[in-house]
Amino acid sequence: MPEPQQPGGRAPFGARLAAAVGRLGPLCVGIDPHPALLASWGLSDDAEGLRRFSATVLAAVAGVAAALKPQVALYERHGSAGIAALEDLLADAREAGLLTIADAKRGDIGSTMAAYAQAWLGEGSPLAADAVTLSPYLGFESLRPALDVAAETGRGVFVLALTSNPEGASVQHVGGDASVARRVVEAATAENRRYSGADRGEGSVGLVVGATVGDAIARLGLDLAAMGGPILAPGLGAQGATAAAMRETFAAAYPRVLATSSRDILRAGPDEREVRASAERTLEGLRG
Ligand SMILES: O=c1ccn([C@@H]2O[C@H](COP(=O)(O)O)[C@@H](O)[C@H]2O)c(=O)[nH]1
Repeated sequence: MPEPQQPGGRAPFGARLAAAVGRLGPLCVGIDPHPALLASWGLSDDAEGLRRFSATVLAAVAGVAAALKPQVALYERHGSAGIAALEDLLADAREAGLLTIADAKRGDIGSTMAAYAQAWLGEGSPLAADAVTLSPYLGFESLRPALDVAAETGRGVFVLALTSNPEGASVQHVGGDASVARRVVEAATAENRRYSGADRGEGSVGLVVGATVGDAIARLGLDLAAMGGPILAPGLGAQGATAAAMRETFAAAYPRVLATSSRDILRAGPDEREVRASAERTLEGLRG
């Protein structure tokens, strides 16, 4: 059955991501223009450096990565010129047919959340990506405006559930059988069930679960395989997770995982062919 089309003529994000992963494999390349990386690429730590860095990564990984994940903070640190560089990257990626996930980790009371939703997911917004990362710290339901705008526009969200940093455990693991992480997973599962495609794992409400979380998924009783949407897994490479360990960590949910790696791939630059080769090696490992 053909997927319903949303405004902008696009199919739902979950279906588009599943198709890209089916075609290319489960790799998302993070674009994190850290000052040290810009310097090692011989680029200036300014908006022009960001533009050249972003354009090189986009050209290098097109046809290898299923998605790109620009880290919004590293564009924001350059003010309005940095945001303009991000807008241009998002437009260029769209043109090149690459899915984008804006790693903005937004979350606020509902009335303010509506503005974030318009900015990152709204039709015609210059900052609209295919999906955005969200923080549920103000309560999962506070994210409702973003969930609704994403459903209306065929875009998606990735909600932080178990983050890759060690400090995350002090909040996310708390609560025993009803841990914070488990509540987030259950809320995302319920949300995906409201829309089509969840039985195939093609829901548009994804979760962020770090590749570094080890046995926490099993220990906290998280049923990620039945979640109905994609799992964005940062932590591969620079934060120590390996592709082999990820298979063990995610077990039955591994087919839902979109692994994301930034510094480990980006440090191969500035040569576009080297960045591409590094992304290809990472993808090969994920395919096993
Ligand atoms: O739990 C999380 C959520 C997001 N991130 C982001 O992913 C990249 C990771 O970069 P690497 O260079 O591959 O370590 C970065 O933008 C983080 O902000 C995360 O690491 N963990």
